Amino acid sequence: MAALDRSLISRLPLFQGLTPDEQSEILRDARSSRYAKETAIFAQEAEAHSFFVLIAGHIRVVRTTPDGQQVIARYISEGEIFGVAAALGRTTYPASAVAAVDCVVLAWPNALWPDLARRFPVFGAATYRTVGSRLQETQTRVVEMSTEQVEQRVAHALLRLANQTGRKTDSGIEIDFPISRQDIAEMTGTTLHTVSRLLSKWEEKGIIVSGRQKVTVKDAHRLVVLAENRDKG
Ligand SMILES: Nc1ncnc2c1ncn2[C@@H]1O[C@@H]2COP(=O)(O)O[C@H]2[C@H]1O
Repeated sequence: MAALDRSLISRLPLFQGLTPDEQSEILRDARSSRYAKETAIFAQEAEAHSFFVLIAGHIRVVRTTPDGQQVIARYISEGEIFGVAAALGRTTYPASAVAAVDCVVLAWPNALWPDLARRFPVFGAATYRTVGSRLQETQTRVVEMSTEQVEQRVAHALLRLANQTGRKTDSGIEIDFPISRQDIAEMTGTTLHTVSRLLSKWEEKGIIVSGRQKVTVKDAHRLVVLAENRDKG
């Protein structure tokens, strides 16, 4: 692995509970790469050769439907392992991973996964925990998509992003990477027009502040009320 900040890597949740020597052994087989904003780390349907950990930046996981529509499956934050479903048995990537900002990524060949998980059970268990919590999040979103009105879905998406990547500022919780209204529409199965209408309405009510590719949640409590459809005004 190229010279990356080792102290930063050793603090990642994925490496907790491993000795410095064990961490070094796992990292020995990793390749570190930089990806400029909007470049792909892997492409949907490409042969799955590696699994990855995001060291710096944010990544969008995007699936393109046969008729060309794009859906944002989720965002990946610093420290997360990804592309791992492929290591666990798939032969192609189910979606594309695209750098939402400039990123630094570690990659391991998939062929090493069974051996790494066997030799370092703590690392294996941390990976399975991540996959498990993603499965839970996916199921939550399936229920949201099939039962909630669009206003609730957009409110839930903003709360999830604020929770996952939020940065506290004087004006509220700022989603810590560039996110457009189109991105929010692709996450919630609606149109740019509807997202723009909702964000403008919430901005007028003082619930959020939105700028170009930026959203800050000013009043998380009221957004929760909207997400749970308890708003009476
Ligand atoms: N059918 C699918 N449609 C959209 N995204 C998917 C699908 N299956 C898996 N993914 C996502 O694609 C991601 C690829 O990296 P991961 O394996 O970490 O996690 C995977 C899921 O988040």
